[in-house]
Amino acid sequence: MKIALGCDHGGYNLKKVIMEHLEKKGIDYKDFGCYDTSSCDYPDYGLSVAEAVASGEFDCGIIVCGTGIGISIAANKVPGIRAAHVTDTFSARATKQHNNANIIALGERVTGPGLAIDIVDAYLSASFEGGRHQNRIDKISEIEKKYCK
Ligand SMILES: O=C[C@H](O)[C@H](O)[C@H](O)COP(=O)(O)O
Repeated sequence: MKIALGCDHGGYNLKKVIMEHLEKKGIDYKDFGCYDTSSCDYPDYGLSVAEAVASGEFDCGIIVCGTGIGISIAANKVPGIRAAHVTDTFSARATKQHNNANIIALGERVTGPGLAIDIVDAYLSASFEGGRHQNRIDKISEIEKKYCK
């Protein structure tokens, strides 16, 4: 499994915690920045990770900003991306099982490091269930085709 990671300054410290956790678990990742806590713009990093995941080079992405909201909104503008902003383990698991989310977004100013790690583990260990959920994802793709030309 190969994961694309990104953040803005508001998510930099939580991204570091997540990277250390992935390293301990032996999970391969690439960090698309940012690389310190200097003020920067979350759409730049949401875009980099979303493009990396949409290209197929990465299995999924984890993005972090202050709330997790702005960077997920940006990532979701890239066709093929289903970025889920999550703040609890139930949603993290369910968004893989039901939505086949290919990115999760966390907020460093919202979610503490312990819960964030549990969220990452819940997401990474879940599997897409297909079936009725695939029909719904197909409908999301149809919306994308209608508006993303
Ligand atoms: O949704 C946006 C994110 O939470 C940003 O991390 C946040 O807006 C950055 O705010 P500031 O520039 O005040 O640190």
